[in-house]
Amino acid sequence: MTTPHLDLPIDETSRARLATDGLTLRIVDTSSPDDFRTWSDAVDRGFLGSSSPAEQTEQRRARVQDDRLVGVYDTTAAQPEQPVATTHCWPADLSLPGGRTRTAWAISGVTVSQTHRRRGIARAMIEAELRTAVALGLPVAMLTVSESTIYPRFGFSPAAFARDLTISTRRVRWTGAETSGRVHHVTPEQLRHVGHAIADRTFRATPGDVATPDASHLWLRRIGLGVGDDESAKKLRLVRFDDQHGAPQGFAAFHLEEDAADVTDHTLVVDTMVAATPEAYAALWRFVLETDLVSTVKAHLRPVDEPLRWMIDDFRAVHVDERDHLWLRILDVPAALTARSYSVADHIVLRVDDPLGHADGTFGVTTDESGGCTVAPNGDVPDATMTVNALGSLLLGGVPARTLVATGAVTGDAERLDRLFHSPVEPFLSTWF
Ligand SMILES: CC(=O)SCCNC(=O)CCNC(=O)[C@H](O)C(C)(C)COP(=O)(O)OP(=O)(O)OC[C@H]1O[C@@H](n2cnc3c(N)ncnc32)[C@H](O)[C@@H]1OP(=O)(O)O
Repeated sequence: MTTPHLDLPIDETSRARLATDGLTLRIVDTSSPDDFRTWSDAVDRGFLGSSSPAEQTEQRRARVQDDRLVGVYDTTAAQPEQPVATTHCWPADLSLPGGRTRTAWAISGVTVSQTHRRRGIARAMIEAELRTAVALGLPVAMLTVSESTIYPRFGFSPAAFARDLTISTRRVRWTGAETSGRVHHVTPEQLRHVGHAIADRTFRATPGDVATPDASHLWLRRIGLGVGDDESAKKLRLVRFDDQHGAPQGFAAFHLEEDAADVTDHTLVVDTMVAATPEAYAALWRFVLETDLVSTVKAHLRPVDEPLRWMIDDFRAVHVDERDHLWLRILDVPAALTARSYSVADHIVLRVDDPLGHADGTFGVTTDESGGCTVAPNGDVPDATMTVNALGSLLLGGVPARTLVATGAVTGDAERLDRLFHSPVEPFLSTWF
């Protein structure tokens, strides 16, 4: 495996900027247990968690060996070995419309200690990560956010959304398709590779998803094998759906919460459900909805185009809570736009405004009948003008151009832009990172 992202030196602009405040920006040495532990403790503290036991921290260290961890250090602090700010980044494949993928820069673990907030440290780190992604030739940076107010100023914008569902199961009767396969209870180890292969199929079929290798923390925690997840893993139940030929086509991970006053009022919480076929989808949903002693099913992180409500007899038995989920930041317009495929042939001149400069310019975008696209700098009068944020929201086809025109982030022919950026599959990111 080549690791240019590990070999690339720390961003010099932000290093120099933070040095003027007596702070040191540097890459964390993940081969050093101590360097990793202090960084990991700072992340836990930044997200208001508690420090992990040493053994768990060591297990976690093994899982981030290929990631780029950065810390900001203050030698004048009472604990100078502990970073006052952190980031955690890695290159990850992002799925795009047309079944294509492109490596993007995943940014996570952004924390600044309460003692050092609101003096520009996060700005220095995030701008450093954007320049790092550019230096690595990655056209897009991506993240999921703790607060939706932080990242627009850096050019990020929501590109895929997610829903939490709450379903009153006593109100619903299954009206969806009958299925002919079987649901099996399985162990995490039984799902480790088989489940990953199913998730990989849905990853390729769904724009906006991020690849999680089968040894990665992001994958393992979905099936109860995350470091430090022992208590929640004990409660986790895993089921796999096999079709009538015995081929695994889907799986779900869920847990049950008891109502002490009434044993018939359990809540079943679906932590993960992945279905590679419509039959697996129907079978897994029916399985959880018809669980005895359960009156409520909650499901986290579900796609916005979930067909479930059309498979039960009471549309209003499903309460939907929707929020932004995947945020994108375009860094290289030609590389980002040519990474996906298109449904219509067109030639359009786009003006992109990027205060940080990475994506700024005017581009001729030509799409053809086969879904291909070429993009080149162009001096013509633009047909459409947009912020770099708006282009990030359009890339996966998950945000209508007419919405962005209404906000003023885009000017131009909304219908034409919608035809161009439309994705036949609604974008969806199946994990947090
Ligand atoms: C991808 C992820 O990891 S998401 C997780 C983000 N981290 C967290 O939520 C953990 C708790 N919060 C923190 O650690 C810090 O408060 C951070 C990282 C959000 C901000 O760190 P700071 O160093 O204080 O931010 P910094 O001083 O660089 O501020 C940069 C800009 O963001 C703004 N900003 C900072 N925090 C917030 C916030 N919570 N909400 C809205 N705006 C914010 C600042 O006003 C500033 O704006 P400006 O430069 O346009 O005037």
